[in-house]
Amino acid sequence: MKVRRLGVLTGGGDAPGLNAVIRAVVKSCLFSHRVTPVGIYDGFSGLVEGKAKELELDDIWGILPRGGTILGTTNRHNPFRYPFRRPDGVEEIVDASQAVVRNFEKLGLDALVVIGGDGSLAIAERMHRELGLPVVGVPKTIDNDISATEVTFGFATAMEAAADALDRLHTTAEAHHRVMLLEVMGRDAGWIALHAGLAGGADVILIPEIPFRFEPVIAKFRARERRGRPFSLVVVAEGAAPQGGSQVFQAEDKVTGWKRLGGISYLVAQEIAERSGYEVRVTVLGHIQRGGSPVPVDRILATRFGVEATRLAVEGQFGTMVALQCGEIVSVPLSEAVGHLKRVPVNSQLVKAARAIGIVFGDEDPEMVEASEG
Ligand SMILES: Nc1ncnc2c1ncn2[C@@H]1O[C@H](COP(=O)(O)OP(=O)(O)O)[C@@H](O)[C@H]1O
Ligand SMILES: O=P(O)(O)OC[C@H]1O[C@](O)(COP(=O)(O)O)[C@@H](O)[C@@H]1O
Ligand SMILES: [Mg+2]
Repeated sequence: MKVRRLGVLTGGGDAPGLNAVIRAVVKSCLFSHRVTPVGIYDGFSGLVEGKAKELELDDIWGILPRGGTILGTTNRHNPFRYPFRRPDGVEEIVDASQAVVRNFEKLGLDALVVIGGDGSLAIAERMHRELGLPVVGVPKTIDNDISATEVTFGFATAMEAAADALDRLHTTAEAHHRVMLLEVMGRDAGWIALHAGLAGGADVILIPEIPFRFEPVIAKFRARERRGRPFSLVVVAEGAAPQGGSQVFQAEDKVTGWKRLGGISYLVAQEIAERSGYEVRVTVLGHIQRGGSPVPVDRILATRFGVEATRLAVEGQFGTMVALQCGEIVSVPLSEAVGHLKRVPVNSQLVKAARAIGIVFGDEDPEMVEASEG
């Protein structure tokens, strides 16, 4: 069947580069395939509620450097578990997947490009498998936690924001002889923390993949102080947790059960201050990591993903996702990409390189750390 109308939606948390994908989908539809692109608003909720618009070149002029997404997004709405407000005002969870099928037909869509993270792509995979919808996925997330692709767009921009924050914290930490904590995003993966920590010269990096203890962390501060550096920089991934302890959540959506991580660095700060007497300050970087203009590598990756996803859709290769492997854009089965999260391998070269230059992850022998700075 020839694809004449191609839907595109953005789901999950936004990531810098989403607009670059949308632009690439629209441009390649119009310039290369003579297909009509249709934008679906606010992620899957646009499909459930039928909120959509045909996209033209006028809609996408100038969006390449813009953060956010012109289509809107949500990280709450799963059509298979959809929050529905009854006339009496009570919210309940319903299966709205048949509404998706009806609107798909109503909008005359022949295929759909879903730009999303692990959550949205899992929904897309289910829509393909259970509802038979012709779907192609594009991986997005600042967290870089999607399997089957070496990197996602948005990650480089987030890393740059976090590294810049560390540079700024460095000077004030040094001036005041303080321990500065920077909490970064990433959910259950420590990619942003590890990369930003390396780029920004952190002394300690706490990631979810390596449960930490306070003793080696404080030993690092003391060792630095002895060498005339009475200040230290700590990057804390929002999903990090102490050995035997648990992750910290900021909020839980009562209806959908969705939980938002955040706040672990305040507990870490309190514990460090009490145990060591150091003056500690906390910065939670938050959505600054997700906002703003994508850096050039994210714009390029996003453009390549958009072009390739459109080609796959036009060729009828559904149930697939575009991915970056060895510098090339390839297609992989969606099911392969959504099976498990891509987390930092604890014995990776990157972790070893960090350890080799004295960065502490919190699982070291404190005596070795104390002795390490000479
Ligand atoms: N494994 C999963 N299977 C199905 N739905 C999921 C899964 N994980 C998350 N979701 C749902 O997908 C939506 C978006 O997920 P989220 O993780 O916030 O965004 P992203 O697409 O960026 O990963 C939310 O409605 C969430 O409830
Ligand atoms: O925007 P919210 O709802 O505060 O969500 C915050 C979460 O979204 C992210 O920024 C991005 O995650 P996703 O790419 O999976 O949507 C996480 O790093 C963070 O935990
Ligand atoms: Mg996700």
